[in-house]
Amino acid sequence: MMDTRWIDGKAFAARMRAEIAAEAADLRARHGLEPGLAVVLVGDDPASRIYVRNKVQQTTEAGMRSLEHRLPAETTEAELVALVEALNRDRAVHGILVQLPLPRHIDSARILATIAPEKDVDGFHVVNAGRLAVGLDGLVPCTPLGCLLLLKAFAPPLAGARAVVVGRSNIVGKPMAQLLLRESCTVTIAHSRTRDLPEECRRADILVAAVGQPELVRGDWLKPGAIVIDVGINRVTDAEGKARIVGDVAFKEALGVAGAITPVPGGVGPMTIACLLRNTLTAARRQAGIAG
Ligand SMILES: NC(=O)C1=CN([C@@H]2O[C@H](COP(=O)(O)OP(=O)(O)OC[C@H]3O[C@@H](n4cnc5c(N)ncnc54)[C@H](OP(=O)(O)O)[C@@H]3O)[C@@H](O)[C@H]2O)C=CC1
Ligand SMILES: Nc1nc(=O)c2c([nH]1)NC[C@@H]1CN(c3ccc(C(=O)N[C@@H](CCC(=O)O)C(=O)O)cc3)C=[N+]21
Repeated sequence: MMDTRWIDGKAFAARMRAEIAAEAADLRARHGLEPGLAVVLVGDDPASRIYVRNKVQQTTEAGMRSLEHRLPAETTEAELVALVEALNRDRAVHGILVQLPLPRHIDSARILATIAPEKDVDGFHVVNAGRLAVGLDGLVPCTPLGCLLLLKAFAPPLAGARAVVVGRSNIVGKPMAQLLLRESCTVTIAHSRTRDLPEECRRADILVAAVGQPELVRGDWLKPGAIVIDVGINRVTDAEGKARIVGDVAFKEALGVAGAITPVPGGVGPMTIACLLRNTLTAARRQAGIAG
């Protein structure tokens, strides 16, 4: 039986935030620059509210300015475009995050296209996606970046490893595959039309699950010793009727098979916010023309 390591994303993210706070303090002392992150929340989804609360608190703790815009669910697309354009012009705002999903009457592609690419700390703008694809410096999506940092710390060397990414969304799966390719992994992207998903997964030295299906990936889908990154955040109700969060991987089954695995919660989630702060600092430096 393999002794499976837990990849403690919560502790790793806390260390990252401490480094970011020190860099932010230095920027302020030497250049009088305070990075500003604007978060836009449309409507009143309770899960989104929790993320926004965490982001606001951790942004402030890192010594950056947090600006919140909470808009009613009835907000029109034109009003949201106007707000994003005002944030694009605001020199105190270095990063803009519009929480997804947006209400159905708003075209999220249009909103993402409105965000100035240099302020797009989510890395969702087509320009940033394109920059990642062709190997230019841009802003990289926070969740895949967080996964990559964990892999670099817990699974070196990445070059030559077989990586399987389950999920092909623009915000997680596709940019994750791009980052792994950049590290010279041999990358497979699986999705809902993949013919034999368990068999594809069994080939993976590195498995990233970003599906949104509670515990879809079973213990016997894993290659012994594989490094497993579980991106899924799924709310489920257990036998006693209590709500809890589980990932896309059956965690208990993976113990004893995987070489290392991220828990949910306490794995990828905290890394997403730490990378958002990192991207905000990077964006502020670039906008101010300060090398970092
Ligand atoms: N920890 C964090 O910081 C974050 C966590 N998340 C979580 O990660 C998960 C994925 O998010 P996101 O990428 O936005 O989700 P999407 O719903 O946008 O994409 C899900 C992907 O999984 C694929 N898929 C769905 N069902 C299956 C299946 N049965 N077998 C194989 N593939 C399947 C879909 O395939 P197809 O394209 O064919 O439909 C799609 O490509 C969610 O649980 C989300 O909550 C998301 C962002 C941040
Ligand atoms: N524009 C945009 N950018 C996003 O990055 C974005 C988004 N919209 N919409 C929603 C998803 C989801 N997401 C999470 C971020 C942090 C945790 C997180 O911190 N999770 C912790 C705490 C979980 C808990 O509080 O129980 C954990 O997993 O340990 C989770 C999920 C970002 N997303």
